[in-house]
Amino acid sequence: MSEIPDLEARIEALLRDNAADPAVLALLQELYDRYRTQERLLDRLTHISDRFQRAERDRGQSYAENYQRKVRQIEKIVRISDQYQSMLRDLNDRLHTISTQDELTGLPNRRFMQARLTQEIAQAERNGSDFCIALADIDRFKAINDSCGHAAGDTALAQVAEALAGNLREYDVCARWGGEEFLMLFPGCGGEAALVLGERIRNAIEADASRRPDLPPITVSMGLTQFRPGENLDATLKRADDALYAAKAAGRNRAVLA
Ligand SMILES: Nc1nc2c(ncn2[C@@H]2O[C@H](COP(=O)(O)OP(=O)(O)OP(=O)(O)O)[C@@H](O)[C@H]2O)c(=O)[nH]1
Repeated sequence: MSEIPDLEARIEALLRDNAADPAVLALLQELYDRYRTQERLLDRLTHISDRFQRAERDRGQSYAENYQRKVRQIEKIVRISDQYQSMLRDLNDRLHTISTQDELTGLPNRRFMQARLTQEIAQAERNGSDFCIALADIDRFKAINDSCGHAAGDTALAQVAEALAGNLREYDVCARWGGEEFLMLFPGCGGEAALVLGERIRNAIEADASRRPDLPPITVSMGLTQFRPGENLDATLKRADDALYAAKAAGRNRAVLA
């Protein structure tokens, strides 16, 4: 390669000095000019090719950067969507809890129990299975509120709820039905067995409250009844309510089976 500039120098010198035959010189000049033109052309092509390669490399890099940016954006969107979904799940859980649970006692609320009883009736009608309900009402609760204060009344309600829930069988359900009333469901249970269960629960409530020095004595009255096939929920509830009334009328702190 190093010989070419030397050859060029010699040809240029020859052309400059006009030392050779003019015809040969003219041909040489023409050849030399062509050579120089080709060389410039080659230079330009090389230059264009370099620029093209650089542009391609730059474009490749910006594609890669763009791709990475998009991947990061998508990852961020996925993270946000995950957080949003888990927030929605929590909200849903919370909504479900609020709509089915009593805030003060933590027991299922009236709405939950009504739905549960409707299910139980459907099942009893289908299978001929037995179930009983028990309506429990705290005795002279107004007096507890009046003498000890509303907050103590709330504590008494929570205490009764705990004693109720703690003395049920696994498949029994107890809900706060209203103010100082609780409704229990004993699936697969006939009237006599329910009465034994009710008495056990009633005694447990009295015993538990007596162990609380911060609470006045607490007792409950209870009305129980067995579901009768063909009747609706209101009829069963009415019978339990009547039995509760009878328990109150008979002196309270007792369970009556309708
Ligand atoms: N602290 C408190 N009191 C409540 C709540 N819900 C209802 N009560 C009260 O419960 C009392 C119920 O009183 P009554 O219906 O007269 O019945 P009672 O005093 O229990 O008498 P008997 O049922 O006849 O034994 C009322 O004073 C209500 O204000 C509650 O969530 N918290």
